[in-house]
Order: sequence, then C-alpha cells, then structure tokens
Amino acid sequence: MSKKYAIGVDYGTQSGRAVLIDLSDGAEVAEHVTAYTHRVIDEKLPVSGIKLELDWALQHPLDYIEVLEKSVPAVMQESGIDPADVIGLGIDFTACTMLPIDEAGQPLCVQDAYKDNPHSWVKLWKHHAAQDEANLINELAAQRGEKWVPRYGGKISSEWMMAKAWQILNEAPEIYETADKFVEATDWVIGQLTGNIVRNSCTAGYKGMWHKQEGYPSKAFFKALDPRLENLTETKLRGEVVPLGSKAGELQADMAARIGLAAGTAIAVGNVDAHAAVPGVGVVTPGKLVMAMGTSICHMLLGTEEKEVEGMCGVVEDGIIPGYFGYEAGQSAVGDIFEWFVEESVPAYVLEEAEAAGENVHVYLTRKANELKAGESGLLALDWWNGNRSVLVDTDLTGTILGLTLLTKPWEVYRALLEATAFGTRKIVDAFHSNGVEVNELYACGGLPQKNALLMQIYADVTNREIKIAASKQTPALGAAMFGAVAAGAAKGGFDNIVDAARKMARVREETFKPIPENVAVYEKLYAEYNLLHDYYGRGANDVMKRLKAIKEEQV
Ligand SMILES: Nc1ncnc2c1ncn2[C@@H]1O[C@H](COP(=O)(O)OP(=O)(O)O)[C@@H](O)[C@H]1O
Ligand SMILES: O=C(CO)[C@@H](O)[C@@H](O)COP(=O)(O)O
Repeated sequence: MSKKYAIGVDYGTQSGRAVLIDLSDGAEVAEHVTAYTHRVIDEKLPVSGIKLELDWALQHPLDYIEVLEKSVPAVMQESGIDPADVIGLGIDFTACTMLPIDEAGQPLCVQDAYKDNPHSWVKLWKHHAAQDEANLINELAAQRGEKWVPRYGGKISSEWMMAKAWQILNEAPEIYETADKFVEATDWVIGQLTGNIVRNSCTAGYKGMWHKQEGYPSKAFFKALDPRLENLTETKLRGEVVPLGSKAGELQADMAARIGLAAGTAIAVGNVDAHAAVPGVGVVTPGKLVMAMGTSICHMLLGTEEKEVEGMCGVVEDGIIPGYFGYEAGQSAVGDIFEWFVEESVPAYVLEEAEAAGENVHVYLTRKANELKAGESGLLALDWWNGNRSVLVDTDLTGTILGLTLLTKPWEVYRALLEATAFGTRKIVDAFHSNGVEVNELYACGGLPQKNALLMQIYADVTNREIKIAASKQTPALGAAMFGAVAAGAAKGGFDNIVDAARKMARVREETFKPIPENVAVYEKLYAEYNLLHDYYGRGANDVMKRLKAIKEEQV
C-alpha cells in the first residue's frame, strides 16, 4: 500500500489552517493558513454596516468554505501528493460557534431577506451578549435543582447554545421562527463536505447540554424558562448526535472538485479545537491536563469518574477520548489580553525600540519582562479582560491591574498580565485536583507555547508542575487529521480508533519547563493575593465591575 495521509483543518478565531499529515509518523507535510475575509465581526455587519451592540462577536460562514477552497488545494499542491492517498479529513472548530440555517442547510445570513438582521449571522464562541439569558437559565436551573447543572460546574455560560438560541428568540423572533435548525459551525462545515448535517457528541455535550444517557434538559425545564422554548431540542436542535471518532460521511463530488481531493474521501464528524488537541498532543489517559493556549486557553483533562468541579465548563462521557469522562475548563482571554496591551497600551518609545531591535512588540516586552524577578514589579492583575470562564463563569467581570506607580514600566505590566493568566490557570488546576480529578502533569499546545518561553516558565512556576510542550505546532489540526484517519479506518491505511492514532502520531518536545523553586515560593505569595482579589471582585463582596458595566450600558 502506498503511503497514506490525512488532512486536519483547524478553524481558529481569526483564521483557518489546513495541515496535511503523514499517517506513518504524524509528520506535517504541508500547511496553509487562510485568514477569514470578514475577520471577527464585532462592530458592524458587512455590506449594510448595521451597528452591533456591546459584547457581540459574529462571523461569516462563507469564510469557512473559503478556507477549504484555498488551504486544502494549497497543501495538496505544496506536497505534490496524489489525492487518492489522502484517505481522510477531519476538522476542529471554536465552539459554541453557532448559526441558524434553513431546510436546505443554507445559512440565513447569506440570504437577502435576512442578511441585515444581526441574529441571522454566525454567533462566534466569544459572542457574550447573551449573558442576561445565561443568568436566567442558571437561576431557574438552580431553583429547580436540575441535575444536569453540576455537570457544567454549577453554571452554564452565555457562550453556549442554550443562551445564544434564547437570545435569538428574545431579540429576533422572526429569525428564530424561520430557522429550520441551529447548528454548530463545525457540524455545518462537515455537512457542506458530506451533504448531510450530523451533530457531533462533543459540541452537543459541552455546549448543547446533551447527555449520552439522558439527552437534553427536559421540555418542562425549557417551558418554565420560556413557553416558546418548550420544543427547542425537538425542533431547532433536532438531529442525530454521533460519537466522536465516527465517520460523518464521504466527500461529495462537487466539493471534491472545489477543494482538490478525491470524491468519497472519509470525513470525520466535527470536533472542537481544544478537544482535538488532546490526542494531538498524545494524551489518552487521566492525570494530564492539556492546555490549548492561544487567544484563549482551554484546559482539557480525562477522568475515570464523573466528578463535580466548581466552574468547570463541563464533563462529558466520551467527550474527548472514548472510554473516559472528558473535562473542560477555560480562560476566555489569554493571548487576547497580551494583544490588547500591545495594540492599545504601549508608548511610542516601546514601538521604536522594538523596531530598532528587529523584534515584534511581544518579543521585545517579553525580553524586558524576563529581566525582572518574580514579584519585582509590585503589580498584580486579574485576567478578566473577556470575562471569567472558569471558575466563576461570569462574562460581566472585567480586568484590573493593581500596584501601578509613576515608575511602572510597560514590560512590568506585560509581565503582570502573563502572570495573571497563569494564576487563572492555577485556579483551574486547583479546582480539578481538589475535587478528585487529578492533575499531575501539564501539556501545552497552541500558538503561545511556541511564541513565549517566559510565559511557559511562569506557568510552570505558578502551578508548580512540569509542563511538556507539543512537538506539533498545529496540535488541534493534527488531532483533527487523526480523527480523519480514524473515519477512514485501518483497512484503508488509517486507524481503527483514536488511541492507536495518537500512539503512532503524537509527540512532545524533549525540552520541558520545570518549576524553579525560588520562583514557586514568590508566586505562592502572589497567588494568595490573587485569590483574595479574585473572591473580592468575583464572588459578590464588591460588584463594582458589574456596576461600571451597567453605567457604561446606560451611557452607550
Ligand atoms: N510573543 C508572544 N507572546 C505572547 N503572546 C503572543 C506572542 N505573539 C502573539 N501572541 C498572542 O498569541 C495569540 C494568538 O495565538 P494563536 O495560538 O496563534 O491563535 P488562535 O488562538 O487564534 O489559534 C494572540 O492573541 C497574540 O496576542
Ligand atoms: O471554547 C472553546 C472550546 O471549548 C474554544 O473554541 C474557544 O475558547 C476558542 O479557542 P481559540 O482561543 O480560538 O483557540
């Protein structure tokens, strides 16, 4: 049999990237990135220019198809491989990134009748404008003692399907009515490839409150929430939920021609970026926390039992690797905070010095921050620039920096921001570990570990744990390609299950980040202070962040 390959397509927040993988060793043969033409739509709608409200974040679904049409042919051309030897394709996506579609599977936002209604567009994972809905869902679920709530850390997020769907109903009932279904973008893209939309168990479980044995929350719950929602799961969310690792179907001839692969290529069911990264980094057993580190961080962990952990995003049986309970937690801004600082807060002399040194501003600030000792800046920050996902689950919280003086330097602030995100991760590690879901080792993948060694050392010091780094620069795409190879099956040169694929193809780098005892000691003290601030602002002692937001909303 000739050498076989699979393609993984990773749909991030800003761009999509196709990676062609050699199935004999997991090597990346070719890679191509396509930036989304319409980027993140958070101020106004394309064409009409209709202004969006605060906390909105939309995307254009055709940007996802453009990624397939540009990046897949590009990797095929670069590698020169015969399309017949590409036996499978898998994708991973941000989530919950959802859209309303019609009966033919067409997004409503591409239709003239609906394109000027913001609710017809794709709501990106970081669309946070459904917080009011999420608050009411949480209140009612707590009052009724709904038994699915503990599986989501006690609270569901405004990022998820239920809150987003209800926001559509509240603000644009005509879009709610017209939509045949609400689907995750990952399932929609797979549907475009195969001609048949199926829902994957990962997004259905983590973002749609679906449970393998119990299905969705009851009709009675939805009715109590809003009588118009009573039939939500049987209508707008209907459709077969298919386990991860399944084949969704085969590549249709017209799509095959558009993306340069062979018709009939096996297509895996949709997956989520962070979840695909777990086998991508080679983790198929409990005790190893995988951090997918980029714009945000998703923390992924396997366990043998279903435990309750405060503020986790969710625990889903078979949600990451079949046979285990998959746990997810997260921080909704990490790289995004560093980017905010670089783009919005550095003085001109920093830009000039960085340019003179031939460094980008992150690299320059990191080099200067690295000259500081832990704790030397006297600063402490709360990492809530995009709300708090875990453990507080509150998108109305905001960021803060404490300890500023007239002598504070930009790189001190930058380091404080790096540290704040590490404290946020420590909070999550502690929440799992103290609730019986062991975290013994950390694994990191995504863009940030490749870009910033200081950041990784700070994470090792703050968590007092060794961190292993994925060898692949494109771990979610590698994981997605593994699922593509599993969809094809061993008989076709792929694999029969994801564990076999991970064992054969995933690698970590030899170099690891080990905690440095002097730093660990200083960070213990700073973390104690972080915890005080965290609880003061985050658990109701002082709701100033929410009051400020309310005043802002009144004024905008
Ligand atoms: N040297 C750096 N140090 C820290 N953060 C960086 C650096 N360079 C870029 N970033 C941040 O990395 C993030 C992008 O991460 P990446 O993993 O590539 O993207 P995504 O999350 O979209 O997949 C951006 O938010 C950017 O601010
Ligand atoms: O929420 C999830 C996964 O559950 C992510 O898709 C979301 O945080 C976006 O991740 P990125 O920062 O774009 O990698």
